Amino acid sequence: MGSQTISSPFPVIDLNDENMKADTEAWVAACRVARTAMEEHGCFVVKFDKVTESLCKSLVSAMEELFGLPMETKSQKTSDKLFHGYLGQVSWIPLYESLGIDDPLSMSACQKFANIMWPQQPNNRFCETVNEYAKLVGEIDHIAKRMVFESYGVDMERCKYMIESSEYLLRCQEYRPPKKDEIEMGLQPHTDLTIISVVHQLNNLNGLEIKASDGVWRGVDASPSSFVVMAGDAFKVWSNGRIRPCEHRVTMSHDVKTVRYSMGLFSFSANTLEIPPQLVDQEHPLRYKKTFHHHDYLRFFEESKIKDLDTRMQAYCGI
Ligand SMILES: O=C(O)CCC(=O)C(=O)O
Ligand SMILES: [Fe+2]
Repeated sequence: MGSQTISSPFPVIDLNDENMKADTEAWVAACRVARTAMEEHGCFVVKFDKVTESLCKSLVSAMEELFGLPMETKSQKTSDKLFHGYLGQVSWIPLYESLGIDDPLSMSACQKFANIMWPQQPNNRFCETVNEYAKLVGEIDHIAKRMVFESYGVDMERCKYMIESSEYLLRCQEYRPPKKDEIEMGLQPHTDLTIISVVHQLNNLNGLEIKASDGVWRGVDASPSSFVVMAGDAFKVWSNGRIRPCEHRVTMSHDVKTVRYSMGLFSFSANTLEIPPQLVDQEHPLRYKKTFHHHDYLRFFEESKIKDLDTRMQAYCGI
């Protein structure tokens, strides 16, 4: 990736702040920051110390063990849902490899995944580490949704319903450093197909870049306690077009000599998405039909191959 990136922080919300409790001034202010950041950039950063450095270390070891498995084993993780299985050895993104763990907030689902990777004997340590991590990152997902709902004045019953009917996927990603004659692109520019994605640059290596509202690509600094909350395509539909899905990419600089790991907790809606009535008014007439089925949208994405986001949304469910 030749283009220059300028490092500049996106809004940061400190979830460790003692005052960050529902209905406090700090909470209301943070909800506003979360919503406006989603509308402007499609993302914000949260600080969240509950994921400790020691848990990160255990997870890095778990990822080394996972990606160190033979390709034949990793490719056993298949899925009929787009991007939920093994992805690797792709000619146009040679540095990238990923594996998706379905329903990682449930221990038995983590075990199901581990049994595919280690069929000979249960890998309890892997399951415990991944499950503990996913449950904590799930808290970030829930808080982020609550903040956005609250700032729009959408009732919490709807938020509860969205959270309860969300399906989660933990995507584990490994990027190897580029060879001298290889391009630095780790992952091409894209928006996620999710409601929201919570992305963590796990082993402290930068690489994630986000196109800010001014059109400039900006890096996001990695730290064990920093998570990037990104809006996906479905959040744009839910918000009746107000939220801007986050356009991002990964660049692996030639200066980097080690493998980079990142984790993404992706949420999808198991039910048809409903645009809340509070988000439809004269200024914002209804933009999408009540026909957004998430898995159907993934299939549509795969089959239609429409790259441009607005064209895709319009073709899928636009009015
Ligand atoms: O590796 C990263 O930081 C981001 C990964 C990503 O964008 C994705 O999995 O959709
Ligand atoms: Fe992404």
